[in-house]
Amino acid sequence: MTEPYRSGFVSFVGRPNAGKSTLTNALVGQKVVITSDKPQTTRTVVRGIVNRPDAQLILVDTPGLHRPRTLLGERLNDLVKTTLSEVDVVAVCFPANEKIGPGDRFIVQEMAKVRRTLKVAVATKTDLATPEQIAQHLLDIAALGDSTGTTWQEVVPVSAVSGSQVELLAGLLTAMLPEGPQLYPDGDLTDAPEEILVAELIREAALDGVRDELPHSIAVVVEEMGLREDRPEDKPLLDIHANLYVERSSQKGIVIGHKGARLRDVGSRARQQIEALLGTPVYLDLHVKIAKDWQRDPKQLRKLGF
Ligand SMILES: Nc1nc2c(ncn2[C@@H]2O[C@H](COP(=O)(O)OP(=O)(O)OP(=O)(O)O)[C@@H](O)[C@H]2O)c(=O)[nH]1
Repeated sequence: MTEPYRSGFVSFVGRPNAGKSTLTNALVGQKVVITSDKPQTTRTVVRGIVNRPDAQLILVDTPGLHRPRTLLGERLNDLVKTTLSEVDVVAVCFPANEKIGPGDRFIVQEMAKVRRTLKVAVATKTDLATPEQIAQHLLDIAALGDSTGTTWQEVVPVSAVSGSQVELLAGLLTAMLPEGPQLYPDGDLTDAPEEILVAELIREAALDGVRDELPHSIAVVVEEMGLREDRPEDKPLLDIHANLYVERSSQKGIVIGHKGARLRDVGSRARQQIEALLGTPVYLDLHVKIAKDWQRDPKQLRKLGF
């Protein structure tokens, strides 16, 4: 007898920088979610889709779960909790090169409130830890499960960077999904609007190399995106007009750089990433604007898509 086809939703959670986005990309096999060495850069719920002969896994990448600090933080946490109650499996990521801490405990406690959803523990970044560290890490994860009343269906060590155990994880997650039809057409890797992916790539380029106080203050909105008219068919050009919002004029200076050098560099790196994603040459028109204290202003948050 052949196995039934399965489909469903899996959400990766974990503290900032736990490796959720990188693992999503490794499972999907293509870059669909931005990654960054700065914590909490993922704001949009972007889904990666893993197409297998026996299943379709839809990965929902959630922002780092954390205690609310600003209005933005509260919205993120609402988003995270709603997401968790709607998925079939939640996979909690614990980086193997770092000790389990209060942040991890907070997340597992929050998750324990979402009873219906199956829970899996993933020890990420195993390429950065020794076998002894990994063994201890797995014991610590089991103990955290016990002390919070969480049943781990599986505890899986993986490295998204070396690829070790990524396939195994995909198989284990598949087995936990309900029987169901294919939910997205073949070849779809994500259902996020292209504008959102493009905005995230620009934000990623803008965050690269900036100091720690900036990341929360940057938002990117793609105002217009379309193929330029009057181009020969074999030489298309995609015009993208985007605004990069900061909160203060001092930040505007940082982003733009001396004589505009930094902004030019951000634009050119973002353009290359967008071209790689969409497969079309791109003309990127990028402007920096100030939206004063946008993180604390509900009206501005809505305008910026939160
Ligand atoms: N060596 C190694 N580095 C990894 C691995 N997975 C992720 N990283 C790195 O860890 C950092 C954080 O990874 P992300 O995937 O952005 O983490 P995240 O959990 O999505 O982060 P937030 O969006 O802040 O919640 C990046 O610099 C990654 O390159 C891994 O398996 N091995």
